[in-house]
Amino acid sequence: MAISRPMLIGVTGGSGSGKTTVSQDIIKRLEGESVVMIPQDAYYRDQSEKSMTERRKTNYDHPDSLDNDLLITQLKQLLNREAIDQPVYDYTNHTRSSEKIRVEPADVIILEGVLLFTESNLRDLLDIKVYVDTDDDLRFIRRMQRDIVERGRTVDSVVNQYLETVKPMYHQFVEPTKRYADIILPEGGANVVGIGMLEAQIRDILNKNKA
Ligand SMILES: Nc1ncnc2c1ncn2[C@@H]1O[C@H](COP(=O)(O)OP(=O)(O)O)[C@@H](O)[C@H]1O
Ligand SMILES: O=c1ccn([C@@H]2O[C@H](COP(=O)(O)O)[C@@H](O)[C@H]2O)c(=O)[nH]1
Repeated sequence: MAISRPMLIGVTGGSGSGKTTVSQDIIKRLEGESVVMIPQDAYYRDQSEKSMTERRKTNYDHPDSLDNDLLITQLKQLLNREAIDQPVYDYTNHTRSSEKIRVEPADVIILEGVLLFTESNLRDLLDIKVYVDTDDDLRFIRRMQRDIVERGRTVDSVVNQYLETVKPMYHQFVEPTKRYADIILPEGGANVVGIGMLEAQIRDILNKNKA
């Protein structure tokens, strides 16, 4: 039985904090329930008109780099139980791919991304706001390993981007939004107790809405 209104959960925190890992763990724990995950990264602006040199200079940790208007429109469609054609982002080429993913509506929508709580229009849609809080050094190490393996980067490019934009933007735009969180989850995916409490809260809301 579907619940009356889908539940929207926002999982934010710095790059490499474990947002994706936590979100995937929640989805696994909620097996059998109707759940979908939306990455805010999918809504980075299209840059196909720019050269590769220009794209490499973009500040991807500033709120203006994201098309939050499209994200909010599509979230409202999912909340109204309408399917969406979610854009797909290509990290290697720093632009939107020509593909789209059809996302069907679900009872639980997990939205994860670095800049979820900066804009009140987006924040106000979220039923539960989670901030994954992981030390800067761990986040940097994890990002370095992941970006080289999965996002086509070199050690130098990861270090330069981190010092030029990722770190300063984190302290300017991401960390200050911790105060909006309902739940602060230290250590991300390793925090089994915290994730268990979040799972219990989601199940409680689901059960109340099904009754
Ligand atoms: N607790 C952890 N211990 C070790 N590695 C982790 C842990 N949590 C996440 N990772 C790894 O760190 C990288 C970044 O994690 P991810 O969940 O993608 O972070 P985010 O979505 O916040 O950028 C991934 O390669 C992931 O497998
Ligand atoms: O073209 C791009 C687009 C984004 N980024 C970086 O991605 C992270 C956000 O993703 P996480 O999965 O939360 O790490 C953000 O910090 C951007 O710097 C990029 O490098 N290139």
